[in-house]
Amino acid sequence: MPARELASVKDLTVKFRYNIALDGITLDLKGNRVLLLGSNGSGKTTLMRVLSGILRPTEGSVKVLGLDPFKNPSKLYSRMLYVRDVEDIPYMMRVSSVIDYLSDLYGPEPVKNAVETLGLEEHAFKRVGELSKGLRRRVAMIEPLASNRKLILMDEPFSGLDATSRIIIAKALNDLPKKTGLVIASHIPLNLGIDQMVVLEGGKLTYSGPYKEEVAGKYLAWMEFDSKKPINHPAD
Ligand SMILES: Nc1ncnc2c1ncn2[C@@H]1O[C@H](COP(=O)(O)OP(=O)(O)OP(=O)(O)O)[C@@H](O)[C@H]1O
Repeated sequence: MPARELASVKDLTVKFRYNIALDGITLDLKGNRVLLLGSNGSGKTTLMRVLSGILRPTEGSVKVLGLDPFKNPSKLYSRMLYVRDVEDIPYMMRVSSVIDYLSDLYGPEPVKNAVETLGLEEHAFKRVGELSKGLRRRVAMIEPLASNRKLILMDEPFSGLDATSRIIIAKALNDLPKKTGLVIASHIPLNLGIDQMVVLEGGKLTYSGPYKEEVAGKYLAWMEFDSKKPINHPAD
């Protein structure tokens, strides 16, 4: 069976005043799990923002789940969720209120399951602002886990998290039903059964294909840091 298409962009360019964030990218995102890899400033978030219809490209066309995000935003938003790299939940809200609100939207059962998967039961009565960054990120993960959307775009789900929170979130993402398409932008090349790996560097597409250890390895070079060896940048 051919891999299903999650999104496609053609000749996509995004220019800001002083720089080009994406430079003429043509790309199909296919399969159930797509990893978008790249160094700081390579254009990952810009691509996510274009795919989610937040940022209009300077040039080029975009289709997400077969829809133009700038012409059909409401139809797309009922099928797709964009989880940004910062948590949007108001700090004064209690976790229990977030759970109530999401239960109202998606039903109590999937929300309860997500809360359990994320290990949040014991934190329900705390306010979001009292939580550590890792716990806040876990609260932000309730909606993507419970929402049963066709596509989830997730920007840097692991950044700034300790090993426990990373493992809990990686496991939760890994357990999402395969019918939920997942595009993860990350500096960390975690292989969650990745169907397609896309690498951006300097706003250009440098790789698109199956998960490749040798490409991923460049982004893990910091783990082999040796003060006596020269530092290699993944873009080199
Ligand atoms: N609103 C903006 N105004 C001006 N330049 C921007 C804006 N947003 C992004 N850029 C620039 O576009 C380029 C790509 O940024 P982007 O945030 O997409 O990269 P990224 O791969 O997500 O980086 P990081 O991993 O650091 O989050 C960078 O040079 C950045 O400075």
